[in-house]
Amino acid sequence: MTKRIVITGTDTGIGKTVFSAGLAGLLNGFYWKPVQSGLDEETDSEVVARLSGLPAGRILPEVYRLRMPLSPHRSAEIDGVAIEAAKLSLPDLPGPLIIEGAGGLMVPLNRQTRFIDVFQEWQLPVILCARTALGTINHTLLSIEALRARSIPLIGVAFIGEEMADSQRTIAEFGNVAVLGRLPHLDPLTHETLSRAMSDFFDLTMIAEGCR
Ligand SMILES: Nc1ncnc2c1ncn2[C@@H]1O[C@H](COP(=O)(O)OP(=O)(O)OP(=O)(O)O)[C@@H](O)[C@H]1O
Ligand SMILES: C[C@H](N)[C@H](N)CCCCCC(=O)O
Ligand SMILES: [Mg+2]
Repeated sequence: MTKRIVITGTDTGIGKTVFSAGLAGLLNGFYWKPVQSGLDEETDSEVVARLSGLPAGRILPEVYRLRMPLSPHRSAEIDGVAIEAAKLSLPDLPGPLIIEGAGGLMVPLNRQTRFIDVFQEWQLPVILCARTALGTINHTLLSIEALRARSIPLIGVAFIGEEMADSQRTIAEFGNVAVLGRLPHLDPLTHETLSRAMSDFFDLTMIAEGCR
């Protein structure tokens, strides 16, 4: 069966797409952003196509493409679309699939369903992306608690940003969670710098074991 990994985060704009591009590239896999809100800027799928080094066919089409860069439930309402969780059915593919949510776990798809409800239904292993900057201890521990309360398998935390040794340690200890690595701020951010940083700073074996 296809290995599928859900990439979620403690918030929007913390680097899930950049991490997903790096991981999908490293695994030579596929990428899927089922719900994209915001179409005026480069979409997450376009970013992954640019940064992952994967051929275009490895980026699956979104199920919902919503115009406004808002929470999907609101963006859908503005577009006059009803997001149906049942339409987000998992594709079967001949390689690992990286699935990115939008924002954090409690982000609504409609007035009844949030991303975390869909993840609970899927029961796929999750990687939680978390910033290293101040504020992360609270956001990350809350997200871990929410995942565990729903028995959603958590592979571990992927930190993004400059090293904050004590925050990272505190999350690992209080969260009783594996730390998969830390992606530093990359300048320039290119396919080359990203794939190098992913191999240097992440332990693929740990990720592979977590999604067995
Ligand atoms: N490691 C990094 N080095 C440099 N820039 C980064 C890095 N990670 C993220 N960024 C930048 O930070 C911004 C937000 O990152 P990204 O789009 O990956 O966030 P996201 O968590 O996927 O957000 P969303 O909830 O909208 O999907 C982007 O401009 C991205 O290029
Ligand atoms: C538009 C943005 N870039 C994301 N795709 C959606 C983020 C939703 C966040 C909702 C919230 O937590 O308030
Ligand atoms: Mg993203």
